[in-house]
Amino acid sequence: MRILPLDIAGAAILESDRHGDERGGFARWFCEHELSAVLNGASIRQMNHSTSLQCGTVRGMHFQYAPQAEKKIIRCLAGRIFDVVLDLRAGSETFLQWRGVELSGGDDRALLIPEGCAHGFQTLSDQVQMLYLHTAFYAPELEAAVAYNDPRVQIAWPLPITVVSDRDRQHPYLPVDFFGITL
Ligand SMILES: Cc1cn([C@H]2C[C@H](O)[C@@H](COP(=O)(O)OP(=O)(O)O[C@H]3O[C@H](C)C(=O)[C@H](O)[C@H]3O)O2)c(=O)[nH]c1=O
Repeated sequence: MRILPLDIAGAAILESDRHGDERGGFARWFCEHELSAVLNGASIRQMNHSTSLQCGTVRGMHFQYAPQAEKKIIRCLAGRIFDVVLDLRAGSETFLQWRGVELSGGDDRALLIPEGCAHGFQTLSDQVQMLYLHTAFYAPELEAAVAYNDPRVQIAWPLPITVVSDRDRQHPYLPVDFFGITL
């Protein structure tokens, strides 16, 4: 696996080689040893799957507070998405900056989201399927989110937004005195 760091500390694109033969193909999508440099001892605790039916759907921007702050490895299984990592870490050089990466089913690429960063995506096609690996257990009491349209962040979603959950519509904007989260 190749680790291609983004300029948000701890965020990276993870690329796998696919071995092809007359039957089809094979690729390793996760290896605790090969990813040890970015996992820093964290283990995968949960794996989730989502489906999004309509192009233009936005999910996010979600994160969990410590002590259940989590790394996520985000992979698109079907369709295409614009995947976004948003730095919420107090004192970070890229505080409140976001980066977007296009992922698609079969591209053998994933986005690594570090602790202290929020994650979200917009679907660029219908019928998107996503796979999420989490290094912490789901903790609703420590779950939080930044509004996908927060004016302090100004994420440039590529397409007109079509579908957002009621919950994601109701996240408050960041207060002016929000200086970041600590891990
Ligand atoms: C994460 C999680 C959620 N849930 C429940 C909570 C809701 O009732 C329902 C859907 O959850 P949510 O609306 O948070 O799902 P998404 O908006 O697709 O969030 C997902 O996509 C965004 C972009 C992310 O980054 C999240 O980590 C990921 O969970 O499943 C569970 O029961 N267990 C879980 O581990």
